[in-house]
Amino acid sequence: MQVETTPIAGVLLITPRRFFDDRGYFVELYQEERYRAAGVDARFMQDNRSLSRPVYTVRGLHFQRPPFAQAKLVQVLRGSIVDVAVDIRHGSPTFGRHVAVTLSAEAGNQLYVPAGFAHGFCTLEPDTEVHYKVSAPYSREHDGGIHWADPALGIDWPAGPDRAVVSDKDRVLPRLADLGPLFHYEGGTDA
Ligand SMILES: Cc1cn([C@H]2C[C@H](O)[C@@H](COP(=O)(O)OP(=O)(O)O[C@H]3O[C@@H](C)C(=O)[C@@H](O)[C@H]3O)O2)c(=O)[nH]c1=O
Repeated sequence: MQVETTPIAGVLLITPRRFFDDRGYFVELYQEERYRAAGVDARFMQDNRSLSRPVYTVRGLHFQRPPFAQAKLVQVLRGSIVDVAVDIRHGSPTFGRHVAVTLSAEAGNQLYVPAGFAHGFCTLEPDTEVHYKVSAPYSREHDGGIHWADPALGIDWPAGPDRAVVSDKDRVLPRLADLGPLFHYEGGTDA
């Protein structure tokens, strides 16, 4: 598999190896030992899948507060997205900065987002399906988020506010500056 670092330490772009033959291909989407060696140091305990019917659906930017903080391994099963991870670890040298990458079913690439990041995506095609592994179970009480269009983040989303399709919950999320210090940087990634 191919593992690329990004401008934010700990956030990784991974392309697992596909074995092609006359039938199509086979690919391992996760393999604990190999992924751990590559820097995916989370223990995953839940798998999620979402379908977004309209193009330019924006989901995010989401996180869960400790002790239910989640690292995520994100990939696309159908269609394509711009996937975004924002560093919200106070004291981090990259606090407030983000990584944005295009993930697609065709490329089969994955983004590893450690705990301490807000995560979201914008779909680039109708009927896009996203799959992600998470390192802590869902907890509604620990669910939090940042408004996707918070200008302080400077994210170049493919869709502006006129075209983005956003949930009622996400439409009223606060800005990063209005959040308290939820995560503290400890010199590495804290999955
Ligand atoms: C995330 C999640 C939601 N749900 C339920 C709660 C709600 O009734 C329904 C839809 O939830 P949401 O609107 O929060 O779904 P969604 O907006 O797709 O939330 C997801 O967005 C992406 C960007 C992430 O990074 C994920 O961690 C998650 O926050 O599904 C679960 O039961 N388990 C889960 O793990």
